[in-house]
Amino acid sequence: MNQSKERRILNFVLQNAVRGDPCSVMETIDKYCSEKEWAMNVGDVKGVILDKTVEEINPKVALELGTYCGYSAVRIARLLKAGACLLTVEFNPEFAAIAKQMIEFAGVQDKVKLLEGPSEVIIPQLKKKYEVDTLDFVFVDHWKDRYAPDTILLQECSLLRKGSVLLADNIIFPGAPEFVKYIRNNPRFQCSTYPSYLEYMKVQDAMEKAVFLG
Ligand SMILES: Nc1ncnc2c1ncn2CCOCCNC(=O)c1cc(-c2ccc(F)cc2)cc(O)c1O
Ligand SMILES: [Mg+2]
Repeated sequence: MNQSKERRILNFVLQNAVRGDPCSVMETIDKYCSEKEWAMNVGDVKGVILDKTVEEINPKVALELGTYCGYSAVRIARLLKAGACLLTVEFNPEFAAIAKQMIEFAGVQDKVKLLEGPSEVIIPQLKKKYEVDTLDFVFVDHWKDRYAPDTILLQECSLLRKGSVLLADNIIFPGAPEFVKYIRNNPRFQCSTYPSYLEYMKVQDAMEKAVFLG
């Protein structure tokens, strides 16, 4: 049975990137996905918005919804200070297996915990099973129709505190209209939009930053 695209991306990294160097892994994925096969990594253009947000917050505990091949997990983890951690949630076992190898090759495995399962199952487990108190930062990049319900679920599970920051990918393309409607009309969130471009394409996209006001 022929290889998946995600397996081809991982192999290209294993053969061309520098082991233990997160920037080399990111650059190599971006090179493959812009020159050979498009894939739904946040990418190098929106990745700068992600970097700036993570550097501004300097989170101790970060959550990512939608790991895919691990590109944004590597991108976030490389910026985390000693003792900080990223919990990343992936639903698809094949993607999770690829991401695990990608994260290890990049050398950031000590800062990343990869949790396999649907977000609606994992989120309610974060406090008791994964010993999370509250989340400083959440990167939302999974099924677009899960953005709003999972933002509600994070609040119901008391995982957000005054100042917790959500950053949501793809609010223009593919779009997350119910999330945008929910979050921008919610007085408990201070929202700002970062216009950008869909990864590896000349297509408009944007990221939404939402600060929980408590
Ligand atoms: N733990 C969990 N719980 C629930 N669901 C989960 C989960 N973990 C994963 N999933 C499943 C969804 O994972 C991937 C979601 N991401 C996207 O779909 C995505 C799509 C495009 C895109 C596609 C086609 C185009 F033409 C143009 C753009 C671009 C992006 O930047 C995207 O992020
Ligand atoms: Mg995305």
